[in-house]
Amino acid sequence: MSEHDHQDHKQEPVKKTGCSSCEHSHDESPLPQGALVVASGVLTGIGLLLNWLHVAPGWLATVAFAAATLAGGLLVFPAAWGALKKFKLDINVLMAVAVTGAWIIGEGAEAASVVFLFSLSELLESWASGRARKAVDSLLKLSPPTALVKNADGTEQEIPVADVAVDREILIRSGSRIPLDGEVVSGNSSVNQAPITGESLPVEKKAGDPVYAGTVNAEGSLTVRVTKPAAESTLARIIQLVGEAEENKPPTQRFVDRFAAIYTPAVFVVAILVALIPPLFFQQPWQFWIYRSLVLLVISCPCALVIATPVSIVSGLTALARRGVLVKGGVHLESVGKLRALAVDKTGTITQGKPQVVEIIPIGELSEEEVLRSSAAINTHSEHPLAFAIVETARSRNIEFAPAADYVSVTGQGAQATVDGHPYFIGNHRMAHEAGVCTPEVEKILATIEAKGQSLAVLGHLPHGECRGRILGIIAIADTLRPEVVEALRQIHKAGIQKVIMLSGDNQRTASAIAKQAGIDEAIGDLMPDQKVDHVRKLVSQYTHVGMIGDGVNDAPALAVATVGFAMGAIGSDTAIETADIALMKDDLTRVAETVILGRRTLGIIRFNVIFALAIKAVVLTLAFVGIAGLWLAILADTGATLLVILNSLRLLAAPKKP
Ligand SMILES: Nc1ncnc2c1ncn2[C@@H]1O[C@H](COP(=O)(O)OP(=O)(O)OP(=O)(O)O)[C@@H](O)[C@H]1O
Ligand SMILES: [Zn+2]
Repeated sequence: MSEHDHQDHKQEPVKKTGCSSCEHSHDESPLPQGALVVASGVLTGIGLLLNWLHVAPGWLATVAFAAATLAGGLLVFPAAWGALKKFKLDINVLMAVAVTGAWIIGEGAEAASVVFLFSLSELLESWASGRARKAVDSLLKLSPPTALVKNADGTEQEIPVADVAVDREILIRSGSRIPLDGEVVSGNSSVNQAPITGESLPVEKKAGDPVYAGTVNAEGSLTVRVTKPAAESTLARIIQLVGEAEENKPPTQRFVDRFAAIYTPAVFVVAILVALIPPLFFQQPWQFWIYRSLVLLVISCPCALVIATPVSIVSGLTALARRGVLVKGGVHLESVGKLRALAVDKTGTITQGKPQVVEIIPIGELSEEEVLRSSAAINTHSEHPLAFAIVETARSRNIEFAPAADYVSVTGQGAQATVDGHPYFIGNHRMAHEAGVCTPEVEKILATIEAKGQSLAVLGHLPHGECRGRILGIIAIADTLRPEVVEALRQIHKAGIQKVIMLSGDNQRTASAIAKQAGIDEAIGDLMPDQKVDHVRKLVSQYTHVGMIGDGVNDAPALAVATVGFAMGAIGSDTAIETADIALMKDDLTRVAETVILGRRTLGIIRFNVIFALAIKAVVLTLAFVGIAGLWLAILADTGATLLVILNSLRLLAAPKKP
């Protein structure tokens, strides 16, 4: 799928085309749908029994069938009328015509059966989608309606969450659910975040840690400062996105919609021709051909086909939401099932993103402390993870430094600034070259650091005036692999991803060394941020379906050009949830493998459902056409197919299987 397509899906407005058939408004009728279906079924049964036993006068059975038709018809006729008023021929119109016709030709038993079985299949469908939706609701509508707010005078007061202002302090008792997103002010406790992240182990919380609405506090009590209004909590965002996800239709659904839009009117035309042509032109009996025409109408209901996709998608989305994987649309679930290549970011995705200084190598007469002092002075201005590591180390060694002047960052390379009146740079190998100060001696040291998979920062004097500039020191910085990476990559490969490619701004040798440790097929280093985007584009043109995993913040553009963008650790970052197609609430790469597997299963189930529904329909239509199948058998086949399709889809609700 090209980038273009991808954007299309995102912006495509929700449209309901053609045979919105089986999804008409069930709630319009005053009686509950279930009761009507049961009544219709029982009455049909009574009628059939009376007919069979011959114990009562024949008209009694007819009354039973009429009552059954009425009960089921309360669900069908109003919906049919609604469609007709909008000049639409949907499945309800189809059924209404068929039932009326069946009565006209004196087939009360079959009219009653048709109504009953049709309303039953609709009931099954709304039950199935309701069930899947309820699973999401119960999962997400977790946060309590009120919060215990601390007043200035030390008293506590229970007020609705919607009325709690940001920055108020709330009290979380042990064993209670956290009502709002916030930051722990005091107290220690462990919190079960499974409702949002899907992680089974509780997470320890102390002062300064974030907590999320809907998660469950365990043994300790916490005082929490509210950081977001109730309507903007992470949970609220998830609920909103899951709601929108269902409207983001996958390609198979659009195929089915298009198909149904042509199919239903076509069936009407054929039915009319079948009823009219033989009697008018070939002196055939009217009753016989009208009956066949009705059979055709009834059995053409594409119920199973129409629900083939939505029930599977909802089930798949729900199963993943339970595991802390937020998929923002059926379209992404289907695409993830097609992924063939995966691009990954290095820092924070493959490594933990907490680099540590492991070695300081002075070049020349400076001491380690002096190298660290100047490096920290420049990097105290920087947000780069490597910069943090350097500043942190200087602090921990009690090295005093003043922030450098004239700081300029150089994208993808490092930074320059003035320390003690001299222009300095700190950055990668390329930066040393651009300053014209690299030496073979330095390169030898750099190569050994890189071979170990460590990142590096070169500190140097920039040439200025008389001074020719030179390298003053090298800092080696290591970031450990995430603990689950090797196993996760094994699973990702096993799930059918042919190639995993790491894209990194770090130098090629370091990137390759890390990729090798992690079990990644290929590493591309020395990339500027916009080159990462180009690379993802290239991969898309090569593999068509390409996923990209990143933190969702620094690599938002690369995530956007991938077929499916995954953001890791989205729980703490609204931007990540926003930019990704799939947000992994927990920082856990194995979730990616699970998502791919579930995407594949969903795709497989949808394909099976669609083909199965079409095949059954074709067989029954043929049988009816040659006169073998009557109304009865046809309707039974349709209900059976619908039921099978639903059950098949609901299998996805079970936890994703390990590869
Ligand atoms: N503030 C800095 N201090 C020291 N070195 C830096 C700094 N900024 C960048 N560098 C150097 O430039 C290289 C590339 O940086 P860049 O930010 O493009 O990639 P990265 O984010 O470190 O890696 P990745 O893309 O794999 O996450 C770093 O590996 C480092 O050697
Ligand atoms: Zn060099």
